[in-house]
Amino acid sequence: MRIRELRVENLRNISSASVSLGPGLNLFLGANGAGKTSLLEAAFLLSHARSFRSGKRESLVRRGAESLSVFAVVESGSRGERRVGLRRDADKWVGRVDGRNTEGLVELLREIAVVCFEPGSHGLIGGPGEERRRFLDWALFHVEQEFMDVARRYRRALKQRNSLLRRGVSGRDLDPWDAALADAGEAWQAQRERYVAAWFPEVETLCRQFLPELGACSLRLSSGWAAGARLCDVLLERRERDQVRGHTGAGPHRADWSISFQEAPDREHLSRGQEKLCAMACILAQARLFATQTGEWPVICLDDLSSELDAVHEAAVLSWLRAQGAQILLTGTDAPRSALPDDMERMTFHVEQGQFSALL
Ligand SMILES: Nc1ncnc2c1ncn2[C@@H]1O[C@H](COP(=O)(O)OP(=O)(O)OP(=O)(O)O)[C@@H](O)[C@H]1O
Repeated sequence: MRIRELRVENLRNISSASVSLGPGLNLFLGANGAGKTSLLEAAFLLSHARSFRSGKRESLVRRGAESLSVFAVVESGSRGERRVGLRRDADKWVGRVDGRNTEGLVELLREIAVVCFEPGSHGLIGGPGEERRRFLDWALFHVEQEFMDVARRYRRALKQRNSLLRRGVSGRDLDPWDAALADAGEAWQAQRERYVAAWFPEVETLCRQFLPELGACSLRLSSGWAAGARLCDVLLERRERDQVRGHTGAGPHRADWSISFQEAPDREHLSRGQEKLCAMACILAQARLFATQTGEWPVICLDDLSSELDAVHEAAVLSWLRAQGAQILLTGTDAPRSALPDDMERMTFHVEQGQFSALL
């Protein structure tokens, strides 16, 4: 999959920009604050309906503007050419596919896949569990047909159960919601288990390349409730505790995963740079598995790679990427320190004050 054209209006310091992208490496170079990350944010927004940067969504809209919009022409081997867009007006996101508004954003999000490594990506390893759950679920959304149905059923049952708990309802009145929650919750966990069983071997391969000094790595996926127990039994057993707290304390909304290494058994044993490389391995492994499972590489965004990794690791990442067929959007204040392989098709753009000009 590749983005042929990306148009952005009123996103951060970009008032209006249109960029024709190449199929291989697209290099965006410019000073601090020029608007490089904002362009990656625009691409990511089409695929996730949120930014990878934390903060209020309103801060994405250029100061003084009413709304923002992002539009892309996306080419994919299986679906041909699609014109996709996302617009934020007041409090509402509106998606567009091939010239018409979509009902909700699901239809849009299915059309484009973008993964991103950026300065906050180490949070995938060392940050809160929510980021790690979202990471898995983004992939499930694309590869598991039942994912949306299962997740919707689960969230509806969770909302109902929590509201009953807060109103002091107990006993048999909770039964139907416990049953619905357990049913969807077990299904969700089974999807996550299937996914990590395919994804983790890819992570291992990349960790061997990027972090050989740490030895073998292993993955722990926790479901969000006691290992080996049935979720329905756990919900029943926790009712009183949940009532006191006013919310449900077990289930896939509490799931998490972690990666540990022979030479770094705890997360705290990793340096910040090693955390970043581990996050890079997780993200690139996800991209590669996506390509295997769907037949299309997602677009890969790498923000400020040279400041995130040392020259040796930067070269290792770029050389791995060269061997794949993905479109890459790479930003930096300067060109990568490692010489880019001659056979890597590339385009370079100069970025200044939210304007993008292709360098010939
Ligand atoms: N809502 C907004 N309205 C207008 N300008 C904004 C808004 N939010 C952020 N900016 C500005 O947008 C500019 C672009 O930021 P961006 O993070 O894209 O820069 P960058 O080129 O990636 O820089 P760096 O190399 O420092 O990471 C910054 O100058 C920032 O102050």
